[in-house]
Amino acid sequence: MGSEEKTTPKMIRGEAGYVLEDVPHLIDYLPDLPTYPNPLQDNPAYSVVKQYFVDIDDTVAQKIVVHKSSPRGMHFRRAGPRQRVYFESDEVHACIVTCGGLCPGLNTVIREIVCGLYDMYGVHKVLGIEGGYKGFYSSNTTNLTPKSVNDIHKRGGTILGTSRGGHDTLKIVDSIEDRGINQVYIIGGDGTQKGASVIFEEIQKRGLKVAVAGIPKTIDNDIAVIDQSFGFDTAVEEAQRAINAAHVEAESVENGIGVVKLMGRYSGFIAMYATLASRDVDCCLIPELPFRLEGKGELLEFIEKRLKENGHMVIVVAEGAGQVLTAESMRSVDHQDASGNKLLLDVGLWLSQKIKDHFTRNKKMHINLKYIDPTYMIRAIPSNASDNIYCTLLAHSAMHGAMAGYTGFTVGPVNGRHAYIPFHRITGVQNKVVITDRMWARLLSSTNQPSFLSSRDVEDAKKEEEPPTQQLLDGEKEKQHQDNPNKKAAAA
Ligand SMILES: Nc1ncnc2c1ncn2[C@@H]1O[C@H](COP(=O)(O)OP(=O)(O)OP(=O)(O)O)[C@@H](O)[C@H]1O
Ligand SMILES: O=P(O)(O)OC[C@H]1O[C@](O)(CO)[C@@H](O)[C@@H]1O
Ligand SMILES: [Mg+2]
Repeated sequence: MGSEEKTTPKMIRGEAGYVLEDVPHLIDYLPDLPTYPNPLQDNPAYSVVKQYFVDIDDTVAQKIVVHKSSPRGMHFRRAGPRQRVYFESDEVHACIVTCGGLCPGLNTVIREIVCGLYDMYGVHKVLGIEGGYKGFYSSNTTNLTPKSVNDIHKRGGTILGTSRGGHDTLKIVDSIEDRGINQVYIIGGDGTQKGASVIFEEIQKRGLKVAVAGIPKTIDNDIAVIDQSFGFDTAVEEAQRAINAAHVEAESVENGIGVVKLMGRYSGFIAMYATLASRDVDCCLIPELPFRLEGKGELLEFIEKRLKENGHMVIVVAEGAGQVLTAESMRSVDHQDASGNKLLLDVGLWLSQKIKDHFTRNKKMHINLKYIDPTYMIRAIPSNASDNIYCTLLAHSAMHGAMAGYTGFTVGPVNGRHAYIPFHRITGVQNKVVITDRMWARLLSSTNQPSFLSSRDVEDAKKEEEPPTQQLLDGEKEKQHQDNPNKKAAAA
């Protein structure tokens, strides 16, 4: 691994409690770099746009629900094209890499970086690194041109390939240096962004004029600070097909139960949104929700009750739900993948078996259970229309930031406005569904399932929450925010 040194956060304070958490810039360690006029000013498509360039002082507020007396709070630098850039077009040698699991929209982001660099900035050298991080030092590379990427947004997956594990910082930065790469676009989840952060630290340590831009990706929608991750909308939409199938199967037979397992290793956003969108779901189980099988008011009793009332039911379960229960009954060993992520036990199969055992044992009613596991089908598809547009904006924001000399940043919408966010803000915490929040309450009222929470569970969950309207001011309090981030579901 590379340098352990961490760049100190760039905090800029203003009036009335205004704080800007800025991202690094190449001139922080290469102060004499020359600048050039942005070639976009001569681009026929953009030159007519009034105020196309972002004002140097534009920032985006992290919190937009405020009180009269609230301090202005934390802000991020607004993404977008700047009047002056730090690279000449023919000087740029960019590369793109995709890491971690698949997600709808990966190819769109690749396409839009390539086409954007070509069309807007006149950059003609863009290299695709194949097979994730380890591709920097052990795989082939491919030259990317607008022609070679023209149709790729219509395909699922990533044309570059991806992988878990294999992040060797020194070898990666050696490869960047040897190839003369000076803009690195890294698309991936929390693990990938941690990797991007150490690559940036090493590049800075070596004093290289190389901009590192992260584009956050995760199907689970568990990346902090940003409004939503790309591909999530597509995944929720695709999940409807599985839920519909489960519903049709369940309502066509006597005491039919449809169980659908959806992705969500540590957070249940896909399951929660797919459930809310469908309205056919009777029960949604997510990693954040402690539930038990046996006992008064617990899951098996609820299933029995719902079957008696309706004659059928649909259960959506996120893959990370009930892992404690599953591990107990399967006496599991703790396995990890190449990136160090916990490998989960199949909660869908386990739950289906437990339900069948319960009804066989009790001989109260004969049930008909169908288990549907569309896990990979919801992420191995092309992105839908709204994700395609979103991916375009992410790619453009990353490209404008790198051209403007910003580095060590990731991009994403914060309250609807795209911003440059320091890596540590999204790698330090993972977003989770807050089960004492209004969004989960909406789900409970839609499914009419029990909360499965004891008063102790409610107290514990509330303790983890930040007071809803409190605006945090100084560094200490901001740290507290990172430990207890205000969850995105609450925003609605
Ligand atoms: N702490 C870390 N430091 C450096 N590299 C890391 C770190 N964590 C993960 N990586 C690297 O990032 C890459 C992707 O990580 P991982 O497999 O965890 O997926 P991810 O980016 O979190 O995406 P997702 O979990 O959404 O599929 C891997 O190559 C892994 O080696
Ligand atoms: O089988 P793979 O490729 O490791 O990916 C599975 C994991 O990737 C994710 O989609 C994202 O982290 C998880 O929800 C899921 O557990
Ligand atoms: Mg991850």
